[in-house]
Amino acid sequence: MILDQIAKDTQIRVAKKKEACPLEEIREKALACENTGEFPFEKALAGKEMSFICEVKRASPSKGVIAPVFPYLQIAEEYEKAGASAISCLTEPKYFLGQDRYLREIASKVNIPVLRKDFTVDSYQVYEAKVLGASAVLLICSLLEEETLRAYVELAHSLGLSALVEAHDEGEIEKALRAGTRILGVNNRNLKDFTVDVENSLRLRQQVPEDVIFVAESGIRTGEDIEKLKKGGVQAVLIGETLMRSRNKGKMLQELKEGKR
Ligand SMILES: O=P(O)(O)OC[C@@H](O)[C@@H](O)c1c[nH]c2ccccc12
Repeated sequence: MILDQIAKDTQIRVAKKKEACPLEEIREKALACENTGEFPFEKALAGKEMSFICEVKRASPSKGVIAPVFPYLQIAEEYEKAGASAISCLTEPKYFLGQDRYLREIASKVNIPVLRKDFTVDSYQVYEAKVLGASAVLLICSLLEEETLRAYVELAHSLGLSALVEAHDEGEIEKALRAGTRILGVNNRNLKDFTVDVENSLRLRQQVPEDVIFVAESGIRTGEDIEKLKKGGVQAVLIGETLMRSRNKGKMLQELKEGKR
């Protein structure tokens, strides 16, 4: 299964990073970073009718190269200008062609919070996200034992980072809630076979209490999708491909917001 393979490769990537900068060192760096205790990512998503998390993504295992030309900083600024609540930046290098420096540069350029989109399998990556300037980390339920998930959620919170915990079915939602997540994402894409079904997040919405921010992820293409999700009580959407394939990303985001697409 692709997810297992990505997780294995990620472990190797992290092991290499530890050789260059050991865990103790990255931890110290992370603790030295500013921590206002304000959770800007969570704040940016809360209290709106619908929040938009816009993704900077060059490629994916299911779609191959999505953006052959990839002016990531410009894209991030365009998202910000068009009213994105937050940015999601892929840092996984092998399957998504992401880079840590994309995140570092974007986070220092824009004034909206940035989510580090990676396959977290080691606490090292949570510290690293902080050092790179992220405001949030992605934690994928199916990659982590419940105790580990809880520990990473707590670690993230202790550093002033939010955790977007990604679940795909009822069991994973229960696990995420038990782990103390404040932001729960339901991925409409099944990472086991890449099928996409927007109804997945609508179906699972009822299982999540009101005080947990609910994010619908993947496969969102039209204003109609967004209307449907809004009506279903979804507070935020995470959109990648639809924006990345669009020539005028700002305009596309505007139109999605206005339901014109
Ligand atoms: O490009 P899309 O279909 O709009 O999807 C964006 C985002 O949800 C997707 O990239 C994603 C959701 N969960 C992930 C986990 C890892 C990597 C990527 C993802």
